[in-house]
Formats: sequence, structure tokens, C-alpha cells
Amino acid sequence: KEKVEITKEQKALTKVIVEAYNRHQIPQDVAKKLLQDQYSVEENFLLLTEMATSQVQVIVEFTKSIPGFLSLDHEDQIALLKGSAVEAMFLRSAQVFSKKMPNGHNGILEERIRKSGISEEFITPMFNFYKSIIGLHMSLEEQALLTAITILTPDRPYVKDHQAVEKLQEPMLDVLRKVCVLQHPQEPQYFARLLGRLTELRTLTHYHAEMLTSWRMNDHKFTPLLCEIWDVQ
Ligand SMILES: COc1ccc(-c2nc3ccccc3n2[C@H](C(=O)Nc2c(C)cccc2C)C2CCCCC2)c(OC)c1
Repeated sequence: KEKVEITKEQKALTKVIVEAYNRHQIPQDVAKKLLQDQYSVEENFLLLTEMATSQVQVIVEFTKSIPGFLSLDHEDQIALLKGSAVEAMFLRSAQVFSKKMPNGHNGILEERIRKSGISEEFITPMFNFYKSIIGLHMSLEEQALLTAITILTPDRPYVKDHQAVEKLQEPMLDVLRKVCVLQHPQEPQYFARLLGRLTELRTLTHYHAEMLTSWRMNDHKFTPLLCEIWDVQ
């Protein structure tokens, strides 16, 4: 059985990514808000667009802390951010949803989200994804590294220098693989399952524009930043 060692450099890289991940959290806790009050579909839509807008700003700050990112071609930097923003948003939502809360609160949160205004057909695929994330019991390191790996996906549309992005993503994949082996010794396939979630995440993001335009209300208003990031309006 090969002994898995995390090198000094890999420890340093993980520390940088986890610290950036912790630093760039969404300010207000949306789960607490949703548990406190029942909102109308219009208020929920507004809350969603506010959360998504602040999440994009947070992801930009997190990404700028990824070693080497700022040395990439500037247009490629934009292409990576634009190409991963929706996935990062669903990944973040899944992580918020997977947080253990006092008895019954998780059930109430699920109920509030089901009734938020999202149309029926998207509820099952969205919760299937959330529950598959919950099932993984991801550590903070795994969440932070997986988010960085998602952003550093070389085959996003309009990325010119794939090689340069691969060179940044590979060390993240190496250290994530080792972290998985060390933190889930009984599950040799854990790393593969974790990456498999990224595939499920991509299918979920296919629906995101329709999820928004089919929100059970008329006249959906988006911020300019969201029009950029979401394929809406
Ligand atoms: C595109 O369609 C979506 C996307 C996300 C969710 C979503 N899943 C969640 C899981 C747990 C907690 C909240 C959750 N959200 C929304 C939210 O804010 N996501 C969120 C964002 C956007 C950024 C940062 C961080 C988060 C959590 C709530 C927005 C207000 C109505 C209820 C959903 C969604 O729910 C219907 C539909």
C-alpha cells in the first residue's frame, strides 16, 4: 500500500486556497434568512439575484488568490470566471444546504427552497445534486480545492491557452487526490466520486437560465452583472 505524503509545497498551496475560501464567504447567511421568514416568490427571486451577484464578486476575489491565476492571459482569466460562475454558485448552494443545522431546520430549509418560486421540473435535479454533495461529507479543504479546480477548468469556452490553465489545475488535482486518500482512507474511490460530482454540476448548470426565466412570477429583473454571467435577458 503506497504511503501518501503531502509535500511542504502542497501543504502551503492548500493553506492558501483554504484561507482564500474562508475569507471570501457570502456576508449574510441566506439559510438563516430563509428559516426566519417565509418570503413571496418575488422576494425570493430578488434574494436569489442578490446572493448570486455577491457570489460572483466573492468568487472573483477567491480566484485572484489562486497562485498563478493573475499571470494568465487576461482574456483567459475572464473566460474562466465566466465559464465557472454558475457552477461555483450551485457548488456554494450545495455546501450551504449540506451544513448540519438544529433538528428539523434542514427540513424547513428544503421546504422553503421547494416553495421559493423555482418551477417544479428543476427541483428534483437540483436536490439530487445537493443530496449527492451531502453524501460525500466533504471537508473544508476538499470544498475549497474542488471550487478552485472547477474554476481552473481548461476546456471552458473561449479559453486560448489551455496548457497554462492545466498547469495551474494539475497541482490542485494532485493535492486534492492526496487529501481524499488521507481523509477518507476507507473509500479508495472517494476522489473519483468527488470529481464525478463536477460532471453532475455541469448538467445542472444547463438548466440555470431556464430556472430563472421560469421562476413563478412575471417580469424577471436581473442585475447587469448577472446578465453577463447568466445567459438571460
Ligand atoms: C439558479 O437557481 C437557483 C440557484 C440556487 C438556489 C439555492 N439553493 C440553495 C440551497 C441552500 C440555501 C440557499 C439556496 N439557494 C438560493 C441561494 O441564495 N443560493 C446561493 C447563491 C445563489 C449564491 C451564493 C450562496 C447561495 C446559498 C436561495 C435564494 C432565495 C430563494 C431560496 C433559494 C436556488 O434555489 C431555488 C435556485
